[in-house]
Amino acid sequence: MLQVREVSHSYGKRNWLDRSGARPPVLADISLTIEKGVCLGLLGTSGAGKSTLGKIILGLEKPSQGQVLFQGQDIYRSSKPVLKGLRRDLQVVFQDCYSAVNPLMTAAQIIGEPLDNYERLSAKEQLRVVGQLLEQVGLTPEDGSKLPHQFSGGQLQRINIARAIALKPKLIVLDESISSLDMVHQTQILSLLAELRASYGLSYLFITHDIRAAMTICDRIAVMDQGKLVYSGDAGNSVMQSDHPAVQQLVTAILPEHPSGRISFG
Ligand SMILES: Nc1ncnc2c1ncn2[C@@H]1O[C@H](COP(=O)(O)OP(=O)(O)OP(=O)(O)O)[C@@H](O)[C@H]1O
Repeated sequence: MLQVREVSHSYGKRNWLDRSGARPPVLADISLTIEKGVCLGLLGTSGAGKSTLGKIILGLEKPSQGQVLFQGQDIYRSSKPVLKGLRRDLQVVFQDCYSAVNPLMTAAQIIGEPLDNYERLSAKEQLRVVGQLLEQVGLTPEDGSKLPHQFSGGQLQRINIARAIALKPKLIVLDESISSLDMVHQTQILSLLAELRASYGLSYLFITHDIRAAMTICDRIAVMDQGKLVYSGDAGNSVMQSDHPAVQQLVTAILPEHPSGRISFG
């Protein structure tokens, strides 16, 4: 479904006054694949290049080199109508649930935006579809009339998720989507994401620095370090046993100091 082929990237100069010369690459020769229905966890410490790769996959940042194929089409070389179709099937949920929404729009308007752009539903039909989406993410149709500031962070992230699934996409990029939530909301959103994936046959690219969250939801794990892919494999105990320092750093970050409290995944 998604193939990233030998992608390398350097950010350009900030502006014409910037004399810092060529910027160092932030991604170097990254190749990865996400199959239908699979959740791939993309991990790495801060600055590893995860979000840059996410933006490239979403069509928001053209890579300096390499290709991104989504449903067999090169997203940086497709015609506008093809691209519009691909965008429908490729959605995103960002970390900051508040900045991802217009504070003056109701929840129903936020969730209805992609439907306005892609489907011409009658007002009555749209109301029904939005009500269903709200229920699917654990809210009520009545919540549709509320504004973003009337929701908790966890509830607002559910609205962002409802917007992302409104068009029944094939792949959702979840860029640190649970990181700003407390543990209780993180757990709830992870189980919501798992349920939605099962009912829609979705694929996820789950970008995170939290290996524990990734092990909960992902089938496969890829770890980046300084712009390079340094580990790729099934989500299971083998990743915990990898001796690559970047993987070890992620594992150590979740281990309690006392060995008796240590957890195992499998
Ligand atoms: N728009 C930009 N212009 C210039 N450099 C950028 C830009 N965005 C990111 N970078 C740089 O690219 C590198 C990778 O950043 P990126 O945000 O992709 O990493 P990350 O792994 O997602 O980090 P984090 O977990 O902190 O979000 C960093 O050195 C960052 O400073």
